[in-house]
Amino acid sequence: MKLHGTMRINESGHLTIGNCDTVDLVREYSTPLYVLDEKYFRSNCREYYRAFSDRFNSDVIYASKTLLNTAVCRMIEEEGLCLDIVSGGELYTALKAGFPASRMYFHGNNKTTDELKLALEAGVGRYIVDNLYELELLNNMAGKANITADILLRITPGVEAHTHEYIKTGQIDSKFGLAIETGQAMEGTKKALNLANVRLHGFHCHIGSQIFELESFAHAANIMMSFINNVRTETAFTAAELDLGGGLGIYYFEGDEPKPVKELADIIINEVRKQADEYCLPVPKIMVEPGRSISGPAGITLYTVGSVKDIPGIRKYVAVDGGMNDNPRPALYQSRYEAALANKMNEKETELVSIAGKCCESGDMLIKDTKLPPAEPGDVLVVTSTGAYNYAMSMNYNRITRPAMILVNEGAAEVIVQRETFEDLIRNDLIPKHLQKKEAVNIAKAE
Ligand SMILES: Cc1ncc(COP(=O)(O)O)c(C=O)c1O
Ligand SMILES: N[C@@H](CCCC[NH3+])C(=O)O
Repeated sequence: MKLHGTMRINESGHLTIGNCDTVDLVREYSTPLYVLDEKYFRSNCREYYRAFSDRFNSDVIYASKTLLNTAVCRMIEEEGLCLDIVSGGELYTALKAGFPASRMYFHGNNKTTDELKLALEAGVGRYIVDNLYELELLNNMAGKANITADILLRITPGVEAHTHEYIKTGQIDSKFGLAIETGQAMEGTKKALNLANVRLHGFHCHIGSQIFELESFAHAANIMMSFINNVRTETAFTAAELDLGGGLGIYYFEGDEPKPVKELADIIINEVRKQADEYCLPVPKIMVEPGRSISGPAGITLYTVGSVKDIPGIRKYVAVDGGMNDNPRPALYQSRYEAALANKMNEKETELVSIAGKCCESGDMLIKDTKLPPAEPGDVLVVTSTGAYNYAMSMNYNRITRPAMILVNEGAAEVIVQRETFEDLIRNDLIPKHLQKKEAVNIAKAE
């Protein structure tokens, strides 16, 4: 297992992160437990800031869909990044954390009127308008509120990124955006320029996620600059902003080779400048929307090993007290992860095992094959690179409560998301009058 960020092995042979012994963390906060490495999370933010904002006219916009809670919002704001939000819930979370609405970019392919109302009231900085319906809706709502909404149009550039089918988004047959090839991108642009209550600043595209080939981003930039040129020819409008989305791949497993953020910045800016030169266009302000590459490697999940079942000659299952509830990615995308026994980091990995989750689904296998030292009940299993799209995509299937999240740094640990309780599970349940029991329910008796 690769050690990321501040992860080390201490003299007891335990894994540490943020200078905290993971075995102590488990004793104090129980499992499953999400752990976020503050130093690493912030250094990932800084790497983007240095590669983009320090060098060009650009904004780095953290994609909150990967991992958002109020403490994360505070770190993003302190690091000088903007925020990509895609729902009323993300907007609300960010507002509650005091994140400035003017630095939010509101995405989504079907923003509801309630969500747009909240955003208009809050003064969200940019709306990434996804389709013609939304353009009309936003224009009407902004007009009623006496506001001019600042927008980018989401364009589908037709780039096929090499990644999993479900997480690529730049191709024409996509639920997101207006395609250039179908003429809808130009139609949307002309429409936006004629509406009274929206102000078009430029264009956005996002070609997919977990991408290692930087040429894909250059290709997208190339197509977008050509579109910007065509728009100027047809409408005399010159885009001042170009948002190229997120998507940089991270290390999950052997063979994943993430590219440095600076290389991403260089390839993008070189392409944009080259095209601007060729078309005699001003170089637009560049935005990027990294998510996974900021939060992903900075998170780990700790579990406790329960049953260990050996089917001789076939497979050894090591079951943990979490699974697809806290990390649905292996079940959804066949994603691969690395694991280790955090309390036995110096022991030899002599066994090939499968890590099973505790959900009632045969497909709830966190890792199909991984090498571990002999595992016993009570061992602490760590899975790395779980910072992105884990907590964010967690669920209560089987009425399993969501884990807590702690932030670690320099030997200190703070709870930033409390562990869900059984009471949280029934918080929204209501029993209609005709189903109610006459006598009070005594849980101890019912059990
Ligand atoms: C519009 C948009 N921006 C940014 C992101 C973040 O992507 P990633 O986490 O791959 O950096 C996504 C998710 O894929 C997205 O849909
Ligand atoms: N949820 C996906 C990425 C989705 C990208 C959203 N645009 C993942 O876990 O890899």
